[in-house]
Amino acid sequence: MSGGRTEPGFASELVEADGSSEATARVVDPAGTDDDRAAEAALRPRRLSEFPGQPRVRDQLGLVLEAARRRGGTPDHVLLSGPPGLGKTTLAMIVAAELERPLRLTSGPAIQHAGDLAAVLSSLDEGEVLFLDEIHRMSRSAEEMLYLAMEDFRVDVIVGKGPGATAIPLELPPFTVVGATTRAGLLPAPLRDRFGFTGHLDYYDTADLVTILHRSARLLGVEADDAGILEIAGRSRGTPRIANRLLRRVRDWAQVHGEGHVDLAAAHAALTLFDVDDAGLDRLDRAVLEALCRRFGGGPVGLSTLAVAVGEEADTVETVAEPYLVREGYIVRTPRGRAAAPRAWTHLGIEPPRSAPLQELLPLEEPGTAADGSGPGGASDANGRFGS
Ligand SMILES: Nc1ncnc2c1ncn2[C@@H]1O[C@H](COP(=O)(O)OP(=O)(O)OP(=O)(O)O)[C@@H](O)[C@H]1O
Repeated sequence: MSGGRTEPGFASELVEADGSSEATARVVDPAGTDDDRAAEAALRPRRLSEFPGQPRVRDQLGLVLEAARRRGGTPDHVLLSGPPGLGKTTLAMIVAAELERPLRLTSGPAIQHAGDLAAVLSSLDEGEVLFLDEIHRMSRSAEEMLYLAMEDFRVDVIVGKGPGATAIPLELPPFTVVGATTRAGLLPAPLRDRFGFTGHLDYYDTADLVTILHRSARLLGVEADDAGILEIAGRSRGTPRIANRLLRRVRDWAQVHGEGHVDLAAAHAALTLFDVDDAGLDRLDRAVLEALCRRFGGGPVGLSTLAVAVGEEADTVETVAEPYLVREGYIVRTPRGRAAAPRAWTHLGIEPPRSAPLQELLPLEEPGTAADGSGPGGASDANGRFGS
């Protein structure tokens, strides 16, 4: 998925789970590319008061930070979970800005040995905010060191090897960890328990995306009207990163073919050019639905058969297209394969066959376990509710 992270302080590349080129090329990929990172830096809200959406997390986090500020101490450690592109990194930066403390950024994949973490921890200054992105991807030995450091502000540095090895305790100044994860379920309970505040980020509604897009257009110096912005918001899959990326493509179109204004016509033309339909589905999403409904009569059909039908790897279909299609109730995963839900037929504008025996099928998994880490509520609408 994403390539190297260009933000200062990232010690290593973040590697996408699927690694497919199709995924990297998608304009609706929720994961960030290098291009996004460069453009996003300028669009990030800097303070909580500028952060639209996620009102619950924003208000709760605001309280935790304000209380710590008044006490003159460090706040509890903060865990932010949720799918990619919803603002976890942005909020981590905001935490440091609100506390007026420096921010240190690193990520789970960069911390493969306890020694890597010890090096980071022992160089922290008092009150510093340590952002650990993809915290679920840290090694077990580093996790264990982190528990102790978060709870007691201490690390045990092991000197020597074998039976003669000794642990020398090293006191650390108080600091705040902000952990981010797309897969909160993968975090071991002892690590999760060390976070005094946990915020789960949900997909944004259209009104919040409209606010975000108006702000981004202003920062990009692009004139944008309400209808154009609304059109982009509606196709952004609830994800600010995708919204900002689509805005940049519409801006490009408007600069080349129009007067430079982001309006309804420009949004429509640009997003058609980039194959994003009015529900935010792209070519791969639609190919999966077409194959499922037209070739396999709505399914159920096995993942690998479906993947062959759309000319993709099974892994790409499963990790790139499926999470959103399941979350939005287009398809259902069942023990016998993938099946089309009523929304798939409606979206394609075709009648489901009367014989589709889908009512008997049970969903394969509980809602919220999709590969994008989408939270509860997504797939549940699709579960078992088939057309009769
Ligand atoms: N609430 C928001 N308001 C305005 N812009 C936002 C908001 N949330 C996210 N963004 C924009 O989306 C981009 C992606 O956000 P961010 O990098 O914080 O997501 P993330 O959840 O950390 O993603 P990942 O899991 O891939 O690291 C940011 O650059 C920012 O411009």
